[in-house]
Amino acid sequence: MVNYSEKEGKLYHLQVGKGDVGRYVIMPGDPKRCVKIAKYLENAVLVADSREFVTYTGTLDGEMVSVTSTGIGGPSAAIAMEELVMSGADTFIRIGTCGGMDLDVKSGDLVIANGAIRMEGTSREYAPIEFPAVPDFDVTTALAAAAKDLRTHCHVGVVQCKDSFYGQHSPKTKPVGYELLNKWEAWMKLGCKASEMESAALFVVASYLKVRAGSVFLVLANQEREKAHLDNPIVHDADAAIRVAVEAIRNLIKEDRRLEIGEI
Ligand SMILES: O=P(O)(O)O[C@H]1O[C@H](CO)[C@@H](O)[C@H]1O
Ligand SMILES: O=c1cc[nH]c(=O)[nH]1
Repeated sequence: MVNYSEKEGKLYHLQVGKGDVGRYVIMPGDPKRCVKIAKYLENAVLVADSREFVTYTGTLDGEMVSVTSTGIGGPSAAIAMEELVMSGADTFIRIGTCGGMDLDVKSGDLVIANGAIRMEGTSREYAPIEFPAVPDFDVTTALAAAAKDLRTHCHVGVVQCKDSFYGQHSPKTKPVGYELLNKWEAWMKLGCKASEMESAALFVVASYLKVRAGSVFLVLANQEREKAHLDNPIVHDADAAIRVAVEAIRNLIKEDRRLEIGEI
């Protein structure tokens, strides 16, 4: 494989290599969220800052843990996961923002994905559309347990992934609005919790690479609640979602150690 990187031992897009990242990686979309997450790690240092991919590595309970931003959308998220796996990572938690869909999903709530609708392009270049985008069971269980322990208001369910943010928010203005609206109506009838952009690609790439991935999101607002004239403030504070992801990684570290010594 051609590696376009100009630096020895570093992968082209992320500019990380073996030894730079931990087995466990938290992945926000927004690079500016990295430093907020890194504050929860011990001795976190900036390892690389390349394009939309910012990487910090520190420790949690003595285990190397990294934070890498993926940017917006499936293509860059898939690149991040592929290069992190090449660098030694095998467990991923995406921590993102989303728009609520089900009317019960309110601003400031958390959503944990137990499946993702593949209405995006990246995952189709990895697996036929019949293959489901599902997160790792242990990662999802660890996220749900952490959300409960931290007493957050959290929903577990299917999320919708797409490539066009404005296709979600102003479908009627798009030439293919008829299709976007019909599908959205179907996702609503099927009880879809929220809309975001990266999990379908990450889950399918994780299945292909045989690594573990899960997702937790902060609900910024809910356009369906807005339409129904229900209370719908906009919330930007992702701290609860970050704490859930960090606690879930801690639980996974504990379980993985028990597994290694044959205790479970
Ligand atoms: O807040 P992040 O993690 O970027 O996630 C969501 O926000 C972006 C769109 O505004 C998309 O990346 C979407 O998935
Ligand atoms: O409504 C939203 C909010 C965040 N991210 C999305 O993709 N949609």
